[in-house]
Amino acid sequence: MTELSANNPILADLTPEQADAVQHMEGPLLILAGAGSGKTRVITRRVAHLLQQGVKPYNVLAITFTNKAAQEMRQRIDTLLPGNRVWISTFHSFGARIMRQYAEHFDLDKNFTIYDMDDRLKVIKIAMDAVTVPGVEKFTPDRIGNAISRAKNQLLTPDAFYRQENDFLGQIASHVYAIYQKKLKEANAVDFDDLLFMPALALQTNEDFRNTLDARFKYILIDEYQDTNQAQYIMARFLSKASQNICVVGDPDQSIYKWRGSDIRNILDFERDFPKAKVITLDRNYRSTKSILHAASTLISRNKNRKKKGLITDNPEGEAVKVLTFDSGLDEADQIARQIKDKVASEKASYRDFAIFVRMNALTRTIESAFIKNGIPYQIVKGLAFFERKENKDILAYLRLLVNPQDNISFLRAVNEPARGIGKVSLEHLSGFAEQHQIGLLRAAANVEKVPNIKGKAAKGLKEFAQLMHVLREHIEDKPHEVIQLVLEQSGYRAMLKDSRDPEDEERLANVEELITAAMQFYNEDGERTITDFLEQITLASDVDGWDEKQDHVSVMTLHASKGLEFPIVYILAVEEGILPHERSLQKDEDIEEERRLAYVGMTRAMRELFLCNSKVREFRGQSLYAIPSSFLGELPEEVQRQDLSISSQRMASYSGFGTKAPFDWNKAAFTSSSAKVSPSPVQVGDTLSEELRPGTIVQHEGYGIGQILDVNGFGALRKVKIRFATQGDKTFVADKVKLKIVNKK
Ligand SMILES: Nc1ncnc2c1ncn2[C@@H]1O[C@H](COP(=O)(O)OP(=O)(O)OP(=O)(O)O)[C@@H](O)[C@H]1O
Ligand SMILES: [Mg+2]
Repeated sequence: MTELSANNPILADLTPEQADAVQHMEGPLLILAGAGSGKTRVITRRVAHLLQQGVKPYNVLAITFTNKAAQEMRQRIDTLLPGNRVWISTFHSFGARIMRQYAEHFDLDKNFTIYDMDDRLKVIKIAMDAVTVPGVEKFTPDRIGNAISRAKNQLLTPDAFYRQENDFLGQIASHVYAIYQKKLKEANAVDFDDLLFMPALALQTNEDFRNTLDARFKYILIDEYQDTNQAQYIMARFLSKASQNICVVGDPDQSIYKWRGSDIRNILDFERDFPKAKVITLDRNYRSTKSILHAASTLISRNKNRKKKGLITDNPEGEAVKVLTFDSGLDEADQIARQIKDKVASEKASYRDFAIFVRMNALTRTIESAFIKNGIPYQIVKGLAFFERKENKDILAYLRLLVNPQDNISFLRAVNEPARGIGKVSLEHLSGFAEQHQIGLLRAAANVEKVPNIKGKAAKGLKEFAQLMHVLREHIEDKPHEVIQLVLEQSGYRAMLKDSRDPEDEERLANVEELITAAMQFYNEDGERTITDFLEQITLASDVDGWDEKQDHVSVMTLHASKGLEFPIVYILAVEEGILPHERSLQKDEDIEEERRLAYVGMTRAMRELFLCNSKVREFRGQSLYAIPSSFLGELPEEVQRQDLSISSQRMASYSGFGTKAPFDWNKAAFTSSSAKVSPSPVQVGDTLSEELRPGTIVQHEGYGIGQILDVNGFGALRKVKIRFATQGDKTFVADKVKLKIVNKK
């Protein structure tokens, strides 16, 4: 450490490599480093250091993966250098902000609405109804929507998509895409993908626009760069085209969003894109014990398609990583809850030290019940469910329509809540009129007397609604919570809930009142925030943004949401074949590798203790199934302790479903309970040769799905193989005839 760093908090507690990265000023910089090596710390300090060196806050842009991470980084920088307002945001929030600021470049009104996944689906359906190409009915709106989303991520306009795509779905989707964009435009709305797609395309093709942003953003810093998609990549490249001051940090072993379009090549090709790039690697982990780090590193080393890198730690050896096996998911939840309770009772830990990770959200239910039963405070970190409630969505629709009177989707939601006697047919007439005159539905409603075929109650209702919105619009600059208060009052929404005799409406009323509180808190954090900011924050929130780390509770979340975080004690549930790795991934090596990275991300969140759990029977999706331990558990190092906490075979035999059959020999399964038998070859998927059929091998059958070989006997044409399938029980096949794919060799 230099003289300077001793006195400078920005350079304090950094290794020489980290300090080097922090102090690097001009030119491209790539920090390629493993989990917990201080990448995020380096980015944070680097921003502070740039400011300390006299770079104007206005010229710096730092990109994080979640809003939560942005907020945290902002706070850290504020502690180091109080009062600096640097632009720190996710790619999506960044896109939204520049699109509002430079709305003229995007042919949008700056009050545009950001449509969420629900709204998007509604517009897709409208577009599918309007399109005239034959065959559109063969696809679900979801599939068409995904195809359009992929096109946007690759920066393809409807025309370009049409020219490039030659499969049937692509052709159909390209037609829907064109109409979908037109509908969005009419509503002055964009979808999530547009927040990346539009700025990226503008940066790439519009020299003027690029020059404007060039002059503004002189230093770009991006965390979690391994999970950028094509549109984000183009944004990053073109934003730094002139200055070349781009600093990206990431860990290719933690790339877990391929399914959402992320491309690991973006980080691997950085040196090709920026030949003058300085590359710094950080090889010391500051987060985890040696045991945890070794277990995680051993697992990830099974990935073939990766750059090898060593990661060491000076932290103590710590407790051994444990693989815990339970009888059932219920037992798993119960025993974990009790372990947590005991540790807290003996003052070895607080609730906030614990995190539970799952591969999919559906797996949280059982642990939730166990926590409730045991009186353990917890939070399921999953989106902002509060804002997803019907009543809150209704009120938010009013707000959206106030901000953007062209927002037809919000109009349709708000217009009959509370009921104003406006039927479906009247709305169809209104839509026809709006279309014909190229105006929004709200404007059409204001002119309802000119619309043929709408009479009586419906006409009156529409007129009144239009007038209400007109009056409310005068308050649009008011504080967000005051506007909500007015909407509730004047729309009759509050009265509707108050007068109702339905007991659920009482709760709904409490929820909309709580919405006022949420808006007030939001405003109080920064007195300049508007209704638009409030709506945007809600729409762009990711799962982890709703997480309140200040509370003393156990955090429960998906492995995907755990990215970037750290906890003293981590439990990963249901580490079972078909769950982690996910059954969808088993066909392709590259998909299994992504699942292994996901497991790696989860494991490397743990600081002191790590538990990988599996159960013999898993109650999941309405069924009780035999569960097969994940092949990943067989890939862990010897020192990992395996504890079978199930009440062994006698009790197993009495389990319904097991009947009188001999209990499953778990010692023949993917690993034994006493020692870790690493499978001789890494996970492989391929066609079976009959001599590869051995007890313990995990296979996939076309009709029956995933299973594990129990027994092989006989010779030649009489050779038989008995397989226990996760969903279908035991089956016996003639070895020569059955078509199997090997998932994991024994
Ligand atoms: N030089 C250091 N001295 C002490 N602690 C450090 C040092 N560098 C980082 N840390 C601590 O190590 C932990 C991991 O750091 P950080 O989150 O920045 O790592 P990361 O590389 O971003 O991890 P991930 O890959 O999970 O995103 C944090 O608690 C951080 O404060
Ligand atoms: Mg990080």
